[in-house]
Amino acid sequence: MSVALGASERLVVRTVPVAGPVDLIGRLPHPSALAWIRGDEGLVGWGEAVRIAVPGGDDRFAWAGRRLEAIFAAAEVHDPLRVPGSGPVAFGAFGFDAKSSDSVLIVPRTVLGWRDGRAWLTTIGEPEALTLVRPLVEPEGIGWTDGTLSAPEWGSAVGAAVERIREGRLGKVVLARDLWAESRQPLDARVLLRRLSDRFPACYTFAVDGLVGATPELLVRRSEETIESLVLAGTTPRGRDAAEDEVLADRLLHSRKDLDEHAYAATMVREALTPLCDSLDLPDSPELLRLANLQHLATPVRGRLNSERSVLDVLAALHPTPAVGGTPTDVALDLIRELEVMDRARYAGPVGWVDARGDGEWGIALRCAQLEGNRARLFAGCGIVAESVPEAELAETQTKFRAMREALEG
Ligand SMILES: C=C(O[C@@H]1C=C(C(=O)O)C=C[C@H]1O)C(=O)O
Repeated sequence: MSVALGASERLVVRTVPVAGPVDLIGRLPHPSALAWIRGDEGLVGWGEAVRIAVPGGDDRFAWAGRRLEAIFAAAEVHDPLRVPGSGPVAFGAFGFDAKSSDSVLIVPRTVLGWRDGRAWLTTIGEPEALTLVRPLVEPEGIGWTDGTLSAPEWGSAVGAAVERIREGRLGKVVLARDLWAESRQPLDARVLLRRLSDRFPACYTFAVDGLVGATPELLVRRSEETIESLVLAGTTPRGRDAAEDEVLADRLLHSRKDLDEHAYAATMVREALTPLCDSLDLPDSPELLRLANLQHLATPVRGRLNSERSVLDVLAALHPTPAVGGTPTDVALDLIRELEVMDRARYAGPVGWVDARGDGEWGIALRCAQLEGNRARLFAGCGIVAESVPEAELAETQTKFRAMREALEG
């Protein structure tokens, strides 16, 4: 852990109401942006008061929660608003794999929030006398190179997964691939955030430590004792017109393959949340979620926690769901390591924010890229079941890559 303000220093945190509406992305002063935005609402942050590098291990969410609780408990907090996201907040991204050393929590020096007609500004320590505003840098001359596996190699991996499933070793596995982009300019998260949030207003557009994307999948939102989630699995493209859209949607809603793929994820979420809740509303059949480029089967979930638990405790119970892992989880995770070959890093891990009351919102890091200077590593994956066809899954990854591709290419 590093405390930028000095290890022994106690955080002094002040939240004040400010005039809204606020253009959250427009207020980010430099490319090292922290953001969690849906429509025009959400939180952005900049500067680092505290950075916690979370070590790998099965108890990493609990470990991170204890560290954060100690820091927040010691802080002097002035927060007259006391709404989710006011007071001190940590943005975070966890590696997909429990052993990953890529997990990080960052408590920004400044947070700007805007939700339900209310705007607020939270600062930690003395206000910076001067915040240097760096001009936006657009990506330029993007070039593309294969990731760990070429498209045909990845198609063969899908074929191998289908065989294992047909042998009865598992029901579902999610296989992903990566792709590299390189710009002539250093990549600026703010430019990508703006493009993604304009194109995908229903998604959660995020930036945490260079991980930038727009995910449709809400892993969990906690507001006091209420938790919500949106389980996604089962995908089809958008049609070229309204009529084709309807045909594709209708096919998806009745596709045995997609309904099975979805049921694995919804069932696991039900099983994981039931012991944590005294009421849980999870419909038996999915509905349709339409995005700019894709349509998904979606199950909205709502529950009431039966005891005091932070949003990080709920993450620990849910991650990895079969929307990004598979069923049974352990068999699927082994197969992912064997067939994908690559390190997923933070792709498909939880990304979001948590406040000092344990409220917060976390999505699954999908439709995203990890920025590294001029380069970006993009990721996309698909649920594979017994009836999956490699060519169709490859086409689905191309469509899923498109969100970040187009954000990079303008
Ligand atoms: C794995 C991804 O998406 C997940 C897989 C889906 C599917 O296979 O139908 C749908 C939504 C997500 O849960 C991804 O976008 O990379």
